[in-house]
Amino acid sequence: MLGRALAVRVSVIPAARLPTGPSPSGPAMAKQYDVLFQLLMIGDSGVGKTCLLRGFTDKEFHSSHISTIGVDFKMMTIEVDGIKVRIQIWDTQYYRRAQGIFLVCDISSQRSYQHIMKWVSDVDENAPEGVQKTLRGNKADEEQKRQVGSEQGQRLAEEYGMDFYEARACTSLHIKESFTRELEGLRTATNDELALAELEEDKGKPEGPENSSKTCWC
Ligand SMILES: Nc1nc2c(ncn2[C@@H]2O[C@H](COP(=O)(O)OP(=O)(O)OP(=O)(O)O)[C@@H](O)[C@H]2O)c(=O)[nH]1
Repeated sequence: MLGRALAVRVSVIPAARLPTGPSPSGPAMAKQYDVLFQLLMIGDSGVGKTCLLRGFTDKEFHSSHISTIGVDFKMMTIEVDGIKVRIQIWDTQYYRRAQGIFLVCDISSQRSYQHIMKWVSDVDENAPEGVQKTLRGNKADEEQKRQVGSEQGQRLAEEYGMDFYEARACTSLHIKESFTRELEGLRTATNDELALAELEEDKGKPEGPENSSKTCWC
């Protein structure tokens, strides 16, 4: 089964302007953002997208499978390189606004690797032209079950103009390093788009999460 896409909106907020309590709702929230990232994490069901995000944000590996199909929105604020980063996970409706896309496969599943090509064509069809893509081979700890060689991943990534990393969601340090590097790359590569996104954010989106009561991270 093909999986879903996690759209990750990352807003970098200066510490001094961060709200101290739970996120306020309403239009005032928009003014607290300096820059805005909208990232998308896509790949087959079960490749570990949720765990990758949680490992990054919670520093904790969740070993139970929690299918997030149907969950509209999740949010977490973390610190990356001294910067407070707000991560909002959206569903596919924000595909077209993505500034960076993580395509995730499971190195113990040849099938999930083959589906990357399908995901790439979805990206080409729906995402903004020239969006930065990264291929991530997850579950790198499952060496004994490996079905996708590192060179294979590298080759595919090169073919589609992507960077390639192997990762394992169960090692939060590794994930944090990897995400930090990628976020930094995206921040540099999309500077102009970030400014644009900030403007868009300022215009306000009534259906956005700041106006939603669903602000849990579960
Ligand atoms: N060994 C190992 N297992 C992992 C890793 N990452 C995730 N898993 C396991 O893989 C299963 C699926 O992980 P999820 O993060 O829920 O996968 P997902 O891609 O978000 O799946 P959907 O919500 O169905 O799209 C869970 O049982 C996780 O514990 C990893 O790096 N190594």
